[in-house]
Amino acid sequence: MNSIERIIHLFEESIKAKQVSAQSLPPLIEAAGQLMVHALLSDHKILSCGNGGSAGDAQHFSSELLNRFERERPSLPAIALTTDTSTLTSIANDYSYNEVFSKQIRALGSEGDVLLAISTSGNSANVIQAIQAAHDRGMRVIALTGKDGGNMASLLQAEDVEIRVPMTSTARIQEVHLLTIHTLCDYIDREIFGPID
Ligand SMILES: O=C(CO)[C@@H](O)[C@H](O)[C@H](O)[C@H](O)COP(=O)(O)O
Ligand SMILES: [Zn+2]
Repeated sequence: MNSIERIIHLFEESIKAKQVSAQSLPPLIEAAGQLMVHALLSDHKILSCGNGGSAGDAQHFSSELLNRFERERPSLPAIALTTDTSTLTSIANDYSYNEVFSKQIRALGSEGDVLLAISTSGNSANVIQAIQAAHDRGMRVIALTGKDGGNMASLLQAEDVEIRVPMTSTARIQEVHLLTIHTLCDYIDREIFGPID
């Protein structure tokens, strides 16, 4: 396979990942959107976290709520827990990297808030501890996962929602996570501010 063929192959794999996900994820995305809309309409906020590419996804989501998605509308409350390097490095240095999100949630999370927890493996220890802290604070959790859902899947409670991408490649799972985040933003805007099409 030459490099052009390889690039085309990756495009095709990404398209396939989205086609397979379209078979099972829409009702779960709708349920997650309903949780988020209920929280936002009740004056609550959405916290988000993840590592690596998923940290980028967590920030991507919060910026679309805080600033805008595809239309003019008021700002919506969201906090990415991945951005404050002083807080992240001091928690990791003084305690453990596994606590970088959970310690923030214990300070910033309130009952009725929602945690968007993103991990392609479902096994990142700091995301797992974030879910435990969110439950302790009376928050609901929306988990974006992949593979077999990892340890995160078994931690979720009945009112939580897991959106598990049925793929094994981390990159393909991340590509579907980003589409899922955009569909959630679209759902939130349409439910709160009305359809525009
Ligand atoms: O973006 C990528 C790979 O595509 C990496 O940065 C990836 O996010 C990192 O290896 C993460 O630490 C993986 O964590 P997780 O998805 O298993 O929770
Ligand atoms: Zn990546």
